[in-house]
Amino acid sequence: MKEITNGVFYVGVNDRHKHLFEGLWPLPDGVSYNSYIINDEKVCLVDTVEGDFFFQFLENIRDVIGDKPIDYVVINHMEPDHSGSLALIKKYYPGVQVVGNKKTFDMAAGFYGITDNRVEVKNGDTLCLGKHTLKFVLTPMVHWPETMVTFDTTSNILFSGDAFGCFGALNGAVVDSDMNCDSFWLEMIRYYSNIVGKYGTPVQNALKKLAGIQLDYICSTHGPVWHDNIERVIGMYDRMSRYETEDGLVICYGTMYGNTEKMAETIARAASEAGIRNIAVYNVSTTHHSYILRDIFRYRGLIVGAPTYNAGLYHEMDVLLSEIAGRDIKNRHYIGWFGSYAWAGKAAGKIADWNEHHIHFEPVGVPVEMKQNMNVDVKAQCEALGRAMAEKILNN
Ligand SMILES: Cc1cc2nc3c(=O)[nH]c(=O)nc-3n(C[C@H](O)[C@H](O)[C@H](O)COP(=O)(O)O)c2cc1C
Repeated sequence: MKEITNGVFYVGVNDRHKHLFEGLWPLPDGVSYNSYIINDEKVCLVDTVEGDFFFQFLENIRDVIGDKPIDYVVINHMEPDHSGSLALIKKYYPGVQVVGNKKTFDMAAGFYGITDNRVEVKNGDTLCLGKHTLKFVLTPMVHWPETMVTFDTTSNILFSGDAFGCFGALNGAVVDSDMNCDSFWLEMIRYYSNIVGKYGTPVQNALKKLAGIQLDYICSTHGPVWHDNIERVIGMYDRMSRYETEDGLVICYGTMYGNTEKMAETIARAASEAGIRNIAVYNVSTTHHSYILRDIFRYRGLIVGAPTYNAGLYHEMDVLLSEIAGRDIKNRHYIGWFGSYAWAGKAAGKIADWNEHHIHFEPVGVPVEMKQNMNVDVKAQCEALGRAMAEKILNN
């Protein structure tokens, strides 16, 4: 097993079987469930892995500690992809003490019936393992109420739970210094925007608690261990949790027969000619909304459009708009919209309602409504919308 540093080992597993994380988010490159063991006078496991992978996990643990018992298992986060092996760990290591906070134990009792051998910690409490001393920092709502992080004050390692994690299985190497990390950056944004994205303020609070602490390693529960890129990943989390954006535009549309799509293409061309370099155009029916949300977190401008469908909005666009609304995105974001219809247009008005009541982005340009097919007037209106958005993005 890979030693990260100073008696701290990686004992996590890769999942290249699951198609959808949480039943929602595609995993084209798999995902890792990271767990770590500190092999000190007292042996301490930090987080576990999803239950399906328990026997691989047990082998990884035995590779490091042989027949030694585990004294403690720290549970930073109760989501079952990390706590799912807890009950089995207790069975195989009956003397193990579970370390968590009050809210951890409420969930451990409910999910797994665990009520004994518990060490309850509060914010700032420490636990000495011999050479290593652990300090616990509570980070509620990053992204569940019981979440905490554990800091190894001896080796300057932050066991960060889901924070700083990303999709993508580990391809051999564990620590970023031993791999090409290029494939992980966009996946970190997709992970953050879809799973943690609603909780910008708690993430900011957590970052404040960690400010000033010397970190040599960040060991999260998904993706690489960060060593060379610590500044970069903290900077990414800081910017994402402030909902900071770059110059760029997401145009997404629904279409059945291609007419609404022509509007999207026209808007994109006009925005490009007006100087926007980052433009991502998506058909909501063929690109999973997790990728579209990722780019909405990155780019300042958003233009959405869809056909009228049974006197309402084309369903796939409704899904995307509800996902955007559910992320409570603050800070500068601009929105424009367009709709199509054959006899009585409703789509554009429905998008306007979503924005007014739930999304709250700043409207830009004049919404375009198209009856049946593109004509000279509609083309000019689409171009005007693309240009108006481009000007807004470039001047703000
Ligand atoms: C099942 C279905 C329901 C529709 N419902 C409406 C409607 O309620 N009102 C309307 O004006 N047009 C309705 N339309 C027509 C479409 O909104 C219109 O044809 C539009 O141009 C389709 O855009 P597209 O070519 O991008 O798919 C409906 C079309 C379909 C296939």
